[in-house]
Amino acid sequence: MVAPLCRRGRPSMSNFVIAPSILSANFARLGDDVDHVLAAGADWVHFDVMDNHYVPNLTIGPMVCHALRKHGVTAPIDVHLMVSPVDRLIGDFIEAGASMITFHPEASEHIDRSLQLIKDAGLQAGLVFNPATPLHYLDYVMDKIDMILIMSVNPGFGGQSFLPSTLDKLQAARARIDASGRPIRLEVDGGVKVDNIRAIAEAGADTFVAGSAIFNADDYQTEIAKMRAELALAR
Ligand SMILES: O=C(CO)[C@@H](O)[C@H](O)COP(=O)(O)O
Repeated sequence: MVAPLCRRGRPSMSNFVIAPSILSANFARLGDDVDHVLAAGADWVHFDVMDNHYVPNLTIGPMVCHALRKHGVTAPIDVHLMVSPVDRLIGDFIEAGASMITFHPEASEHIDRSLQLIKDAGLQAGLVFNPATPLHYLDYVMDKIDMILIMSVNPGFGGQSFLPSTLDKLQAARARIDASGRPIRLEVDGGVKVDNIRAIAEAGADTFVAGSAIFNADDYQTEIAKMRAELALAR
């Protein structure tokens, strides 16, 4: 069971979630690397699924998610589908042990149906917005959304720079969440680092995906602690 954001308005320290993207982990020893990052203080595992069709890269699928569960990972696994079509993979990830599934609305044949497939299985569901994708896809599905993921880079690769226009978009998404009155998480993904995480939180994000910043650090624990120290300063 994954805790939702418990109260309306600006997130508080206790609600901040750090979700390392395993796109930047060592795939040759993935289970151990995931254990290591969770022991270092990460909250969730962010699981990037790319199909070389919707995005120009190819990564991992349900078998790897299942293997992480078999390995003993009990933390929430946050599956980000960068695939088209979407629905065929939803059932496989439900079986594989995903905790929440997000997908790109423009990649889904029927957004409402994709969300419902996820919700019917008791998982948390969300939509992902590329830098140039408008938020209006949320208009008629806010009641089915547990998480909004704002991409702060164009999807496909780790190690890109954070796009500054994301801050305005996060504020707009935060306003929609507050207006809905629902406990919806606001996640951000791409170029998140110690030196920008505070500004990103102040724009309204409560859930932070960071790949290269954590997995390329000499010491995961120190890097995550530095991020939390910055988050503690967010107003
Ligand atoms: O989904 C993606 C990229 O498409 C991300 O999850 C990246 O993997 C984040 O990596 P960094 O920008 O933090 O290195």
